[in-house]
Amino acid sequence: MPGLSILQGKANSDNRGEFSRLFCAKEMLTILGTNSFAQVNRSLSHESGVIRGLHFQRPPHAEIKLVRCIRGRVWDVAVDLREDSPTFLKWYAEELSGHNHKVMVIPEGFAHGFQVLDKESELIYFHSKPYQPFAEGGLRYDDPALTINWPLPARNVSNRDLSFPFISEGFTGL
Ligand SMILES: Cc1cn([C@H]2C[C@H](O)[C@@H](COP(=O)(O)OP(=O)(O)O[C@H]3O[C@@H](C)C(=O)[C@@H](O)[C@H]3O)O2)c(=O)[nH]c1=O
Repeated sequence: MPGLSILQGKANSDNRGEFSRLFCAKEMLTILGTNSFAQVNRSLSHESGVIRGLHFQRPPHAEIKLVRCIRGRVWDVAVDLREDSPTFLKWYAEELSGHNHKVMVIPEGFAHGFQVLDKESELIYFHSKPYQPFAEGGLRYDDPALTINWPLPARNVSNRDLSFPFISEGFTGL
């Protein structure tokens, strides 16, 4: 999908453990054309099957998100909500884990969510814009217009995530 990418991080390991780079301003400028990030957030989920999402911020607060799993495993999903995109309403998923060091780079105009595959999974997100509760929006994880093939039965979806509307006919994206 245009603008969506997976970066392959790497860990230097020896008999003490591992060292890995989470962010490099110079690399980000080359890859994304920006290295300006407003927030770094952490998320911990206790149970496998938990789904969080699908979340986005409306313009002008739309944000780029870099998502990395630092412990456990998640199935990370990005949904293209850019009306003029050839992949409008299509989704892409990738397994991110504390071992594979992959980073999902999600451009503006996408919704994001994930399902936890291993208990006690932890994510780190880099956000290009600050959190703006009034600009938040979401889609249902089980929206029939998206038919996302979540790997596990859904567990412990938040009330907020269950309150998002299903996509209606004439939905024009973000
Ligand atoms: C997203 C966010 C939430 N909060 C607050 C709001 C709320 O009281 C509490 C928990 O937020 P939530 O229930 O929205 O947490 P969660 O459902 O984990 O939300 C996250 O889901 C994934 C899929 C994403 O893509 C993230 O950007 C984020 O939206 O934290 C912040 O203070 N800053 C933030 O950046």
